[in-house]
Amino acid sequence: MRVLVWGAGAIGGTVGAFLVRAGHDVTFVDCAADHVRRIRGSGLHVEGPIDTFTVQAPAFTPDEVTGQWPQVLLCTKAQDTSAAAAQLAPHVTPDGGVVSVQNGLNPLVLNATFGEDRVLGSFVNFGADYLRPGVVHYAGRGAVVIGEQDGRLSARARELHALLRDFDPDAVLSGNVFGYLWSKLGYGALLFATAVTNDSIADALARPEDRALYVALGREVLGVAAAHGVTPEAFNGFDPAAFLPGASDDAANRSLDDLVAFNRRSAKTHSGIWRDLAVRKRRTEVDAQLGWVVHFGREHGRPTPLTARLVELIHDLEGGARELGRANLAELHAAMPAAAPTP
Ligand SMILES: NC(=O)C1=CN([C@@H]2O[C@H](COP(=O)(O)OP(=O)(O)OC[C@H]3O[C@@H](n4cnc5c(N)ncnc54)[C@H](OP(=O)(O)O)[C@@H]3O)[C@@H](O)[C@H]2O)C=CC1
Ligand SMILES: CC(C)(CO)C(=O)C(=O)O
Repeated sequence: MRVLVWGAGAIGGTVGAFLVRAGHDVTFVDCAADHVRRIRGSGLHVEGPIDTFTVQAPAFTPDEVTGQWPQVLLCTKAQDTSAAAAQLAPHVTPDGGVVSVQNGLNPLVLNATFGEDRVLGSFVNFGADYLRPGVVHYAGRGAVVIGEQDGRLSARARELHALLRDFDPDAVLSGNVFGYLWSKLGYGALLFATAVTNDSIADALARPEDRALYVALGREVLGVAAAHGVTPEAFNGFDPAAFLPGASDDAANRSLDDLVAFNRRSAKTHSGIWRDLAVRKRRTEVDAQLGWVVHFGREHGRPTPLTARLVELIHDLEGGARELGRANLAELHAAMPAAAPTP
């Protein structure tokens, strides 16, 4: 298949390299000029516990690329979605499809440029990192899902599902891709909370003294999802039913234990959020992920005090007004609603 991968970092670089190796005609676009130069020169190298290989493929910066593609995988960070959509629009054939391979509800953003019929959603939970120009780290397998926004199992969705199976043979074609994306917002809220400290994801989620906080946060997000009429989907240890209204603390703790086990199996110890704050020293996706939760919470009359406080803490960390550490979690504890469960 002829595919344009827009955003060739951790996710786009990893998926795209597997697709090249499987024989697909892949072109990469990325705004990091040094990365593009390296891919064009010595190739794109994937390393890590799952596979190590290098592929050769055309690569361009957004201002260099010419031509049109029938299928695009959009793999930028969520906050770059609108800008990328504007740059990308001339390079999609008039009936071409754009797949958001991102965290957050980005299909809703892409619809403004391409229209709902041409935008598909993909949910990924595998772990990867951009290491340096030309090199990505594929650290751990995780869920890979694709689907049309309206749930139709269209011919195009089936073709793209077949494509993604050349990356991960267990990729799923779903009639409920928003159910996965909302569940990832729930798990994502937990990841943002782990990222205010320097603990690994697994160590942070395992701490008994913080369990009530994670449960309250998960419940806040899944409560909004339910009010929004979404049926959230389970993946890789995240059991959304365990965070829905009426679920027991035991069920939520079991899901957290499963998430700890899932993350201990991955060579990606820390989230992309932590990496943005601690290593890459740049803005995170907090507004483009948790911003949706606060927005829809407001729309449905469901308060989201913990999520809103977490957004503030992440903004402080981004701006240098506070440093990573467990003291930040104490502030989140202080924002817990009185009725939240106790550890
Ligand atoms: N990494 C992971 O393990 C996981 C990530 N995700 C999600 O996948 C998405 C992609 O994340 P990830 O791959 O980690 O991010 P990366 O930062 O590694 O890769 C994104 C790449 O896109 C580039 N870029 C930014 N803006 C544009 C643009 N307008 N046009 C072209 N390229 C652009 C970035 O360049 P620059 O850095 O210079 O801005 C970067 O090279 C996110 O939504 C993330 O939450 C989901 C599951 C796991
Ligand atoms: C940690 C991970 C890979 C989910 O397992 C993730 O989604 C992220 O880094 O943002």
